Amino acid sequence: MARIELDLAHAYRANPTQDSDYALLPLKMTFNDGGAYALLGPSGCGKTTMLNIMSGLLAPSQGTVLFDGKDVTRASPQERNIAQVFQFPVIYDTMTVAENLAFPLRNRKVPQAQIDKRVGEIAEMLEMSGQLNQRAANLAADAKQKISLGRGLVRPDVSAVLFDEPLTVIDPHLKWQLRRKLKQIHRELKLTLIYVTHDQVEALTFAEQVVVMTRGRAVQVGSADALFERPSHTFVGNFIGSPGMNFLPATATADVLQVAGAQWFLPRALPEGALKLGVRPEYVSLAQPASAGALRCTVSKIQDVGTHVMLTASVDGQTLKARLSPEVQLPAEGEEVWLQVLGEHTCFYKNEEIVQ
Ligand SMILES: Nc1ncnc2c1ncn2[C@@H]1O[C@H](COP(=O)(O)OP(=O)(O)OP(=O)(O)O)[C@@H](O)[C@H]1O
Repeated sequence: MARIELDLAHAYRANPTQDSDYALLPLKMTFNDGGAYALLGPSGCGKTTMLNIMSGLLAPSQGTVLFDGKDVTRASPQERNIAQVFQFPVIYDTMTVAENLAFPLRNRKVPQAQIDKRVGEIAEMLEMSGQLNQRAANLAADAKQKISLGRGLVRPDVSAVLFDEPLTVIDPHLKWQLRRKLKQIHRELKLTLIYVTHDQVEALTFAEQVVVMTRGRAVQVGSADALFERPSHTFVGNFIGSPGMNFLPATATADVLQVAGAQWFLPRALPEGALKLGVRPEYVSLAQPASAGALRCTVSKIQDVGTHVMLTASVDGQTLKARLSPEVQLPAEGEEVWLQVLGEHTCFYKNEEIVQ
């Protein structure tokens, strides 16, 4: 396994001059040995480009890739000793499940007894022990993809295992199981795993550290908790969560904070000028009229979502969402309510970046 350090940028076109010419803007990033990482972001943000640069399928147009301090920028995937799992199954239909799982080990001339042991362990982790002697050709698409996952995980000596949206072909209910399984496998095998996805649930369940990307930029690297509690960029606040964070325009002076027409004493040290107040719907609550840090809003929608109620309100032309317990006395649509937006979980942003 290896510690992977990136200090690079990548443009597919020659002579890039502006930010939009880059698939990856200049970045520095370290993936620690044995960690479970996800690269998360919308389509086109540069996830696959970053993964391919790590695997050696693509050389960055500038900068370096280090594995355990050694420069591997121009080394092939084989030389880097990387295992990869792609969106669609890559297996041999004519072989049995066991032969498919054994293939990467056999290729490296691992002794038969060790192959049998490791294949047995991996099959058990993936709950495929009963299918080891079946021909892969006869299996359903998700079983085939499980074999691909197994082949990616079977070699204990790889620098890292890279997954590119590996659960795309998997049924939703099995997807949920496999996500958990991968997390458990990571704990047991202690391999460095890097997982590309545009699905936040997938990233947040699987990874210890999630790299959130947008437009060729890694905007935050953090745990699920950090991304939820303190998004360092408004993009992360928006992208993580369902629905994402509420943002309201705010202005700070030396001692007053103005938010959506209301004025309060400055709650903490903030830079003067235009800001955005960010608060997650989970931390917006019903408040007493005219409470400090609360806004008078008009309820536009109440949705019962089973475990909670999602209240949508408008204030000063802005939309605000609050996730409320169904136990509270709910207002009706069209009614005026006071919603608390200021509290210990409220964040402030200047030029889209969090204010410390
Ligand atoms: N071979 C290529 N040649 C030119 N441009 C490319 C190439 N591959 C990707 N791009 C561009 O680079 C940017 C990043 O693409 P990339 O595939 O890395 O994003 P992604 O986040 O993995 O998206 P997706 O989830 O859709 O695969 C996009 O603007 C894309 O159009």
